[in-house]
Amino acid sequence: MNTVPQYSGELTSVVSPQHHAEPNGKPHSIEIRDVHKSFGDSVVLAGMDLSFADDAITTVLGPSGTGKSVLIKHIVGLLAPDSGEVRVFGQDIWGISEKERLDLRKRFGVLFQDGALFGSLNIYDNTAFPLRKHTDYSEAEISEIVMDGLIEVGLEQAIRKFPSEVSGGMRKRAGFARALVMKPDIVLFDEPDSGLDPVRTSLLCDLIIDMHERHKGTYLVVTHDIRSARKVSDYVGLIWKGKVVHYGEADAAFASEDPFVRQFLAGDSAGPLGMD
Ligand SMILES: Nc1ncnc2c1ncn2[C@@H]1O[C@H](COP(=O)(O)OP(=O)(O)OP(=O)(O)O)[C@@H](O)[C@H]1O
Repeated sequence: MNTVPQYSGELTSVVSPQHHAEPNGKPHSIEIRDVHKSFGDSVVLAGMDLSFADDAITTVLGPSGTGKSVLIKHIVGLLAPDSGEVRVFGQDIWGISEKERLDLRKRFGVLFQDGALFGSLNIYDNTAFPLRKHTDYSEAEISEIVMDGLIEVGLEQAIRKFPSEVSGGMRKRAGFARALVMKPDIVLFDEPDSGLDPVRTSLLCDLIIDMHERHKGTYLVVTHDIRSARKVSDYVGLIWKGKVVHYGEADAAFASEDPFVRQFLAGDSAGPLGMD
C-alpha cells in the first residue's frame, strides 16, 4: 500500500489540531478532524486536521495532487471520509440524514475551477438556476436578486450571452455571482485563478475581497497560486501529502522563518520540499 511519505524535517510551524471554539463560544463553521481518505491503495488525506476561521478568508495552498480538491469535496459532502469527522456548523455531516446534509449544502456557495456553468443556459439563467431550484421566489424576485448579483460582478452587459461566448474571467465572475445568490454562509473557491492571466487573476482576487467585505461569511480559497494567496488571505493553511503542515494568520505565514513554510510560500526549488 502506498502510504503518504512524511516531511522529514522539523515541522516547527505545525498548528494542529485547531478544534477550539471561536471566542464567542460558537464552533467553527468548518472543522476537519483527523480525516483519512484513500482511493484504493493511494492515501490522499492522511489525518487532516483543520478548522476554518469564521468570517475570514482562508487560503489552502498545496502542490498539485496533494488533496485540495478532495478536501473541498469532503466539506460539501460529495465525498465521505474513511475515518474522522467533517463538521459544518457543529454537525458531523456524515452523522446526519441525507436530507439534513442536502439542507446544509444550501448554505454553501461553490465556485468550481471553470465556473461550472451550464453551457445551454445564458449567464442570467445560469445565475438564476439555484434560486429556481431551491426557492419558490417569483420571477420578479429572482430577477432582482440575479441582476443585483450580476451588477456586483460587472456582468450586467453580458446577461444574454452563453458561457461559450464570454472569456474565462467572465465565466468565473458568473460562477461567483451564481455561488452567492443563495446568500451562503460559506463560500468555497476551487482554484479560482486557474486558466487566468496575472491581471485577470488579480482582478478576481480584488472581487473576492470586495464581495467578502460586503457579504461576510467564511471563505475558503484553494489554490497553488502564491500571489493570489498573498493578496486575499486572512489565514493560510498549507497542505502537503494529505496533511495540514501549517495553519495560521497570513501575515505571520508569509513572514515565517520555518524552512518548509518559506520554501512553500516563496515557491523555491531549494529547501526541504522535494518532488516525491
Ligand atoms: N474520485 C477519485 N478516485 C480516485 N482517485 C482520486 C479521486 N479524486 C481524487 N483522486 C486522487 O487524489 C489525489 C489528490 O487529488 P486532488 O484533485 O485533491 O489534488 P489537488 O491538490 O486538488 O491537485 P491540483 O492542484 O492539481 O488540482 C490525486 O492523486 C487524484 O488522482
